Amino acid sequence: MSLDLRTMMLMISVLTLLLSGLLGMASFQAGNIRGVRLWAMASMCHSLASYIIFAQLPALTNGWIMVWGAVLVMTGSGLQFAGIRAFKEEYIDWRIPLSVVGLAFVLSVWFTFLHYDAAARSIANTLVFALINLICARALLINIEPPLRTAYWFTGASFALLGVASLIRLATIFHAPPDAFVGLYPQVPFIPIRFLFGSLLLMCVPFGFVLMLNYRLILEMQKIALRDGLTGALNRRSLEQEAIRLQARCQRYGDTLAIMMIDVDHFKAINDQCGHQVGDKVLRRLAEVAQNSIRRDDYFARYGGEEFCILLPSTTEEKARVLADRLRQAYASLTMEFGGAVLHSTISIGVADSKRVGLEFNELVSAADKALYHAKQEGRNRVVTHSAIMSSVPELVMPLPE
Ligand SMILES: Nc1nc2c(ncn2[C@@H]2O[C@H](COP(=O)(O)OP(=O)(O)OP(=O)(O)O)[C@@H](O)[C@H]2O)c(=O)[nH]1
Repeated sequence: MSLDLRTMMLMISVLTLLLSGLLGMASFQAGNIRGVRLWAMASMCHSLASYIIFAQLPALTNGWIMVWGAVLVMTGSGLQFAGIRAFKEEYIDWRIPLSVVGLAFVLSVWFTFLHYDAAARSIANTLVFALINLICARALLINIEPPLRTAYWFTGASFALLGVASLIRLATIFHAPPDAFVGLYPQVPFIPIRFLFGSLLLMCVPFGFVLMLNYRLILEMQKIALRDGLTGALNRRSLEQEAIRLQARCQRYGDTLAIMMIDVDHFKAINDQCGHQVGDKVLRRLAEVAQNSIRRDDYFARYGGEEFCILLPSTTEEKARVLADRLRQAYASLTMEFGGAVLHSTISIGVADSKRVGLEFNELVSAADKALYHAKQEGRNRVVTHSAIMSSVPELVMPLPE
């Protein structure tokens, strides 16, 4: 197999240009996902750099081409770094891309025009390139979002390998004989397979970005399907699915499942007096307080209207009552300000567990709902357990028809 360097350079240039277009178009549909446009610009820079090198390979006589080629490569890699930080919604430290580009420019000008040394220039630029790729790998491989793990690992590993490959190239240039550097370009022997491997790694990075974007979009769609748009809590459908799973788990391990039904007191009055938008904000605040009061393995859902539900695995009614009362107090102590007006609101909570009513989800909801009804009847802003109402109120026995 014969691999021609110029053909490969041209293919890289065309492919990165296509990827730049792909990412650019994807950025219009990316909604609030950040960083995609930066990656599109990065691919554009790498494409231009590859084209410049391709066009100049037969006889590189203009030193400035060398300088701008290096600057474009580093600008592309710097933009990739900024894109990663933006995608992860982290602070973009622009000093890193700017330093990398500045270093490439100064070193290339210095070793090309002021103190000519092709070997030193190649070593310096390769070192900077290795560095920025390793920085990108680090930015991807720390604080990984678990659902995007595979895409992050793929892209991060591509960056890391690109960094290592650059260090290997650096060692090759470093150990090359002095007469290997004639003219503007190092005449170190061209090893096609190594170049092909490096080019593939270079391509893997934008492919990794496309994968990351794809995973994130799927995640957003799942979120829309499974969660309530107003409060971010699980919607009723996903709560019912989780309940089936929990029921099986609790049955297998003989665990107790507790449930809380939460309802905002006099919510209609809030809506009527302050408007529906304020009502929506009140629901969001309640959701925030509830999310912050539960464990990671509890399930918080909007059951409907202004009614919420929390499923608590491995929890008895008594423990759930203590938690519910803490939540009730935390919510009641909130001072909500909307357009200069101060609003205090309260919630009532009904609690039940599977020890008394069984693991069937509908039975649990119905028991907690009965307790919630009693909490409302007793004056609101309180927690009532299902066992308390069963011990104090005799069951209504409807006479069967003759
Ligand atoms: N703003 C807003 N209001 C909602 C939403 N969903 C349901 N509601 C309103 O919630 C109110 C519920 O009122 P009711 O069921 O009478 O209950 P309440 O006024 O809270 O009275 P108690 O529960 O007995 O304390 C209704 O006015 C619904 O229109 C929503 O997503 N946003």
